[in-house]
Amino acid sequence: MNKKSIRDVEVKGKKVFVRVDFNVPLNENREITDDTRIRAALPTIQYLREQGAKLIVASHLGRPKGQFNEKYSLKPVAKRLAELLGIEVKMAPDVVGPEVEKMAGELRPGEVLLLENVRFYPEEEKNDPEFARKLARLAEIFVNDAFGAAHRAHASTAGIASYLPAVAGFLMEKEINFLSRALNNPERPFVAIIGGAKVSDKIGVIENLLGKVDALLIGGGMANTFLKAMGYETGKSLVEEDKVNLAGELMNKAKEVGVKLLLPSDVVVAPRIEAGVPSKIVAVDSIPAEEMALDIGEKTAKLFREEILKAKTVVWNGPMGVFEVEPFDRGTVAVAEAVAESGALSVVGGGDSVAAVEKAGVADKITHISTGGGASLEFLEGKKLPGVEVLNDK
Ligand SMILES: Nc1ncnc2c1ncn2[C@@H]1O[C@H](COP(=O)(O)OP(=O)(O)OP(=O)(O)O)[C@@H](O)[C@H]1O
Ligand SMILES: O=C(O)[C@H](O)COP(=O)(O)O
Ligand SMILES: [Mg+2]
Repeated sequence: MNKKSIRDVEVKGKKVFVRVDFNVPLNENREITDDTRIRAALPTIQYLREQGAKLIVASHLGRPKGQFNEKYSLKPVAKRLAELLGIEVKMAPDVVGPEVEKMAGELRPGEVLLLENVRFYPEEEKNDPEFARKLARLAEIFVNDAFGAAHRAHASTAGIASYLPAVAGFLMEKEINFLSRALNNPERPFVAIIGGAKVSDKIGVIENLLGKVDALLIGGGMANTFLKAMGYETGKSLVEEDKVNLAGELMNKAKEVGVKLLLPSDVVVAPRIEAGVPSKIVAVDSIPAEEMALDIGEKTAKLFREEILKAKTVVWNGPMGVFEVEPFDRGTVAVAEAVAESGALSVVGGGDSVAAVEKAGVADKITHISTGGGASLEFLEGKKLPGVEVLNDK
């Protein structure tokens, strides 16, 4: 990477603003169900502490839509970070403002202050320059270690770099180095698996992926929009209505360029997302009007498995179903097991996807667990990531 890293700057005694991606999955009791993203940032945090920096750590969590909301507070993350570091982590009550500036000013070398969720302010996602300046006022150096959010041009991932020396953290470096090596010249067959819930965010990625992969397997919430485009009834399933046409075009394009596009032939349906709720497997032409498709069915899982076992390179983002709630985890677990057994070079990325491979117990069989979901997909597409572009060149 031709960008400066934390090794290239003197941080001793300085206040350092470290943007991380601590957007971890939480359960309904706001307990962290997978702390991969927190652990992944520890090398940067520990290095900066050892070098005598004062750390102001910032992240988003979920999508609170620019409002304070306790449900999206980073407090549970502060607690886990403190446990992992074995030190006290001070929790700021806010993101910017006099009180936070005071807390930052009182930090001693090696101490860590975690700011509240940067997305409690609408200015964050708007990349508002005034807000970025307020963030910058807290520190003397900006370190971006939030690879998972590097595809976002927000105030704390990009804007702030206009006001401070800006360098990459170790995780950012490691992700970029690995993904460029693995995906520049992939061994074939190259199979991508896309699922999850961020349909409008990620459906556009598919177009570019069609130029890179040999086969594309689509499951999870993403699949429903395609099923709708094929003319099937999707009941109460998660469907992105204004992307249905695009889904149709993508299917045509896949045919034109000769990429195998596999969609579910059967799905698991249930009336609501609730553990133990009665569910059944139906063919995709028989989704009941009052129910939701919440997982790929057994036949689909088997078909996907066969395709995955042929692959030499696999990239996966987005679970095949609502894997957090049983029994809707089966399709995701089956795919995770197939990826693990394939022996292919495998990259699994995304907050929930990584939680899913951990849950399936196959994480140690994945070549690279990436902290980025959307970010790794955009990187794979060849797009420039704003959170990397803004960093100072070497
Ligand atoms: N059929 C479905 N209907 C509704 N939600 C689904 C369905 N399939 C999967 N999901 C949900 O998708 C969510 C994960 O999708 P998401 O796109 O956030 O993946 P990710 O791996 O976390 O990537 P990123 O890091 O980009 O967020 C999970 O919470 C899961 O319950
Ligand atoms: O989970 C992710 O992919 C990152 O944390 C980015 O979150 P976002 O899609 O809400 O910007
Ligand atoms: Mg997610």
